[in-house]
Amino acid sequence: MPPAPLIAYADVAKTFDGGRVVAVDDVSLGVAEGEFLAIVGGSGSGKTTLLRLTNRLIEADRGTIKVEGEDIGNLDPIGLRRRIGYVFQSGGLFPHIDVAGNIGITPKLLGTPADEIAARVDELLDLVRLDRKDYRDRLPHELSGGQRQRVGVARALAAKPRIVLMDEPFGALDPLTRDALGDDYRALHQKLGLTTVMITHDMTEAILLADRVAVMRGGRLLAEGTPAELSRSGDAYVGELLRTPRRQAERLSALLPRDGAA
Ligand SMILES: Nc1ncnc2c1ncn2[C@@H]1O[C@H](COP(=O)(O)OP(=O)(O)OP(=O)(O)O)[C@@H](O)[C@H]1O
Repeated sequence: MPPAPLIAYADVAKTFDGGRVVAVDDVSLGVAEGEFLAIVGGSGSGKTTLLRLTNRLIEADRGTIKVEGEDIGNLDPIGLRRRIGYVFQSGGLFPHIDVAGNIGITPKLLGTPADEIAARVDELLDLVRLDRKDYRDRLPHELSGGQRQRVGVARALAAKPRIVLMDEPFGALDPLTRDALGDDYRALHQKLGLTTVMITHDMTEAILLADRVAVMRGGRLLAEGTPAELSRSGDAYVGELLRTPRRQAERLSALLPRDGAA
C-alpha cells in the first residue's frame, strides 16, 4: 500500500455569501510527503480558498482535510498554522519590523530564546541567499520585490515546517528574478525534504517547478498528475492550458541557437 499522503483533501467544499458563491466544489486530492504540487487555474477558480482551508485560515463547509494523518478540524488552528509555512503573494511582511524580526516572528511566538532565534535568522538568510550583514536590519521597503519574497520564504521556514504553502509567490516578479527564485526554492524544497503546495496562474512555471500539477476551474479539480499525465488528459481546458508552454517551447527551440552566449 502506498504511504498515506501528508495532506489529504476528501470531498472538500466551501461556499461564500450564503451559498451563492461556490469557491471550492467537492475537491479530493492527496499530496505525498516530499512532493511539490502546483495548483493552476484562472482567477476565481478556488486556488487560494483551497490553500487557506489547509491551515484553517477559513473553515470548510463539507469534507475533511488531513494534515500528517490528523483531521485538521480536531487541531488547534493557531498550532496548525505554526506547523505549516505560508508564503504570501507579495511577501506579506510586517512593514515596520526589520528583516530579522520578520523572519524570527514564529520562533519568538513559540518562545524560542533570543540567541537561538538570532542564529536561526542568520542560517535562514544564508539559505535564501541574502547576505546576513547587509539584510538583517533592513525594513521591507528597503528591499526589492525579489528580496522581499526571499525573506517571505525564510520566514515561512523559520519554525522548521514539513509543509509549505505558497500563494503565487513569484507572480509579481520580473521573469529573470522569478526564474532564479523558483529554481532556488525548488532546491530548498529538495534539500530540506519539504512538501510544497504552490499556487500559480502560469502553467509553464508549474511544469518547470512541480512534480505534479492540479488544474482547477470553477472550484472543481479538473485534472491532476505529472505533466506527462496531464498532457494525456482528455479535458479541453487542460489542453488549452498546456498549449501555451508547448508552443513557446517549440518556438524557442526554433528561434534560439543552442550555441548562443548563454
Ligand atoms: N471571503 C470571501 N467572500 C466572498 N467570496 C469569496 C471570498 N473569498 C473568495 N471568494 C470567491 O470565491 C471564488 C474563489 O476565489 P479564490 O480566491 O479561491 O480564487 P483564486 O483561484 O485563488 O483566484 P486568484 O487567482 O484571482 O487569486 C471567487 O469567486 C471569489 O470571488
